[in-house]
Amino acid sequence: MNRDWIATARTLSEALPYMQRYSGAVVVVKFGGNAMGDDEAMAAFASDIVLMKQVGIHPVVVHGGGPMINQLLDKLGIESRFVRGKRVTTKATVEVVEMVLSGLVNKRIVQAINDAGGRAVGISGKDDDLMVCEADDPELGFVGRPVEMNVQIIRDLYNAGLIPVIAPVATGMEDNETFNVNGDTAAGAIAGALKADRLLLLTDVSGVKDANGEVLTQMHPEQVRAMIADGTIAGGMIPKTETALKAIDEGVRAVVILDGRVANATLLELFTEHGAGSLIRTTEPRVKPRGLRQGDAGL
Ligand SMILES: Nc1ncnc2c1ncn2[C@@H]1O[C@H](COP(=O)(O)OP(=O)(O)O)[C@@H](O)[C@H]1O
Ligand SMILES: CC(=O)N[C@@H](CCC(=O)OP(=O)(O)O)C(=O)O
Repeated sequence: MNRDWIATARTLSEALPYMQRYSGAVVVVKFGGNAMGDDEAMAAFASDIVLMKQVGIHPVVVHGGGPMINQLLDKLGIESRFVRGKRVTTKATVEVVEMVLSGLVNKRIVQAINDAGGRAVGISGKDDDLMVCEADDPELGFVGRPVEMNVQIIRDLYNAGLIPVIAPVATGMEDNETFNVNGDTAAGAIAGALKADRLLLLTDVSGVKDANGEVLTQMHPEQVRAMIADGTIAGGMIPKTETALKAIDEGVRAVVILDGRVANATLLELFTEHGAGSLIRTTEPRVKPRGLRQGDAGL
């Protein structure tokens, strides 16, 4: 198991109070396709999730897999295009999306967590009607917007000592449709319905950057809104930060956008004083030396 980061007494002594504070906390982790990397990176992610579980956190993994969907669509000669960060999804596309997300990607993560000593169970938004969707926008085809969440299945799994790993594929309200849901959207809806203590959005940048390219370690939702409006937040960061704002409105305590390719990213965020990436929450940021973030008393 990869515990290099707590190999020094100093880091362990820093980590322990945070581990105790987070015991019993629900932490939803969105693992994006771009953050997944090779088998070694996958194994490192998995052992971080297992460590969280061992210290009493309830980790809930929601994954993406956009690049893996692209690969199979390419092989099959099915074209895909994105509108405002979401894949235009035809009937043929949604079949590939479900095969790749619920099959290949979901089971790869489940296997990695089990290999790391955890007990992972892979499901999708279809299982126990976890996430029921409506069409998001007629232009996007079978892209779903979650309208009804039934998260008891997740609580049942984590209370039984299991780690839920969730593919963002969902059922429609009628006609047995299958919907493709953006991974960030699904993670936000799940975190919101669980009123999670943290939603960690793992991506391929170190956080939300200001106009000078500096990562902002703490942000208020108002600041995020202003940065979307003035164009500082652009591209794929728009749906990500919008997901964060919605999740906070729904009762998630804080959302963190961080680089999933960095070793032990999730542990650094949860168990060190300075954290990792950009933390978005309503509570006013307290003044700290540049680059440091105040530990959150009582989360
Ligand atoms: N202000 C910003 N701060 C950080 N990244 C930004 C910002 N504005 C736009 N981006 C872009 O958003 C991207 C992250 O979104 P995306 O590629 O969709 O992530 P993922 O595939 O992990 O879901 C970054 O790689 C970066 O190019
Ligand atoms: C509607 C929509 O765009 N769905 C995404 C689902 C996967 C995803 O979100 O993957 P990443 O997190 O790796 O980007 C897609 O089809 O690519």
